[in-house]
Amino acid sequence: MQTSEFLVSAPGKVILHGEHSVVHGKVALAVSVNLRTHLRLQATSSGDVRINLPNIDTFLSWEITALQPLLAGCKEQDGLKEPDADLLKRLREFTGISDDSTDTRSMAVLAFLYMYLTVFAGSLASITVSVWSELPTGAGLGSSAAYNVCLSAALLSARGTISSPLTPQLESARWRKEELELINRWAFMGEKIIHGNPSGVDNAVGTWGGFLRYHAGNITPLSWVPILRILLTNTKVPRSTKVLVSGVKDKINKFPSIMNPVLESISAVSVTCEQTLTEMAAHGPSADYYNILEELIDINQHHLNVMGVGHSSLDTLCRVTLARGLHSKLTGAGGGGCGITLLRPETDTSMIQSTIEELKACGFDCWETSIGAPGVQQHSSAALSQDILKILNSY
Ligand SMILES: Nc1ncnc2c1ncn2[C@@H]1O[C@H](COP(=O)(O)OP(=O)(O)OP(=O)(O)O)[C@@H](O)[C@H]1O
Ligand SMILES: C[C@@](O)(CCO)CC(=O)[O-]
Ligand SMILES: [Mg+2]
Repeated sequence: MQTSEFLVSAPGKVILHGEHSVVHGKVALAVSVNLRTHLRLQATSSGDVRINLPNIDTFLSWEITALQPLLAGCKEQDGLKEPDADLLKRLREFTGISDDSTDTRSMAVLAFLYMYLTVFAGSLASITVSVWSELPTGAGLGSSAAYNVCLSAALLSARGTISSPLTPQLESARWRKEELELINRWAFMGEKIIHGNPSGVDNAVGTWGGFLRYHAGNITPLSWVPILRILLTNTKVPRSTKVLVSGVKDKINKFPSIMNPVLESISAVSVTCEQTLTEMAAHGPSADYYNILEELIDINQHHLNVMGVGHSSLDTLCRVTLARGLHSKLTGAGGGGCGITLLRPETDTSMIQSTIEELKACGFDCWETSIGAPGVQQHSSAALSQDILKILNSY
């Protein structure tokens, strides 16, 4: 390893429209948010691999000599299509993590060990990885994808598979397009381990940043969209994306003739939203356009309830905001977690403040977010705040 320390970060995301239906090949619109996951990788000489995950109170280490035998008989990664089932099985046995586990710590450890072993397969290196995130864990803002994108970028750079784009003159830097594609593909592997059946939209936003249209693996950046103001509410109701995604699949299998038209309709909502945003960018963001965006939010929220991924806490969010003329929907996998509320340009500050207060009184966290943050980056320590450095350096 040429460099002894790597600092990287990746953003979380909100899905405007298309969660769940995107898993079944439909269109989704998603945008990065200004909350990031930060990772520090250090080369060490301890002969151990160590992971520190303070958000989930997990601090573990393994001797390299104990990990090495897990790689016996491993094939070359088959074009990074599917995780190696044999290696995963051995890893589950080694860590004592069962097949049906959705436990936060188990999933984070499994994704880390899998990515570490496959990236460093030829020569396992002694490293310490510390991750700390500003994103709520498991709340619909793409915390798993930001985690996987950071792991992928740092491990691939440390291994020398991709470059280390930071030069002494820069505080932050991004990789070349082909390298970002590789980061995204490895992060998708991590998502497969955590989610079971991810669409790839979340890791695409974590890698590329900005506003994206995602359709069956095709990523189209939308650079011309108008600036939208969004209120984010975390209901703090815990949920697992893996469980919710598999519940939707069961429903589609049980009632295909009922559920497939719902998926089609959600796709049409995404397409209509994209058209509306294009027209807003060209003609100015008039009230008529906002009325359309609000109706699309309401339609999609009803569809998501039909798919079984609503929650009474999200109903409360919709009711409280609608009483003030504001429209909300869940974002991400639903079942609790976060919702978004569209703010109109004329929505006045005191009304936003009173909405936030009322949502907080319901036990929720609520704040106005800024969207369109950059994708994965490598940083010098000068680029990071003292608070973040203190956390990452304390292990
Ligand atoms: N900061 C973190 N440290 C360690 N593990 C994390 C961290 N953030 C996320 N994870 C892993 O990701 C899992 C959460 O992923 P999950 O997909 O269920 O939620 P999400 O990504 O926040 O929401 P969504 O997928 O709906 O956007 C956690 O259980 C944990 O394994
Ligand atoms: C629910 C889902 O559509 C979005 C989770 O943020 C799952 C996925 O796309 O992988
Ligand atoms: Mg996730």
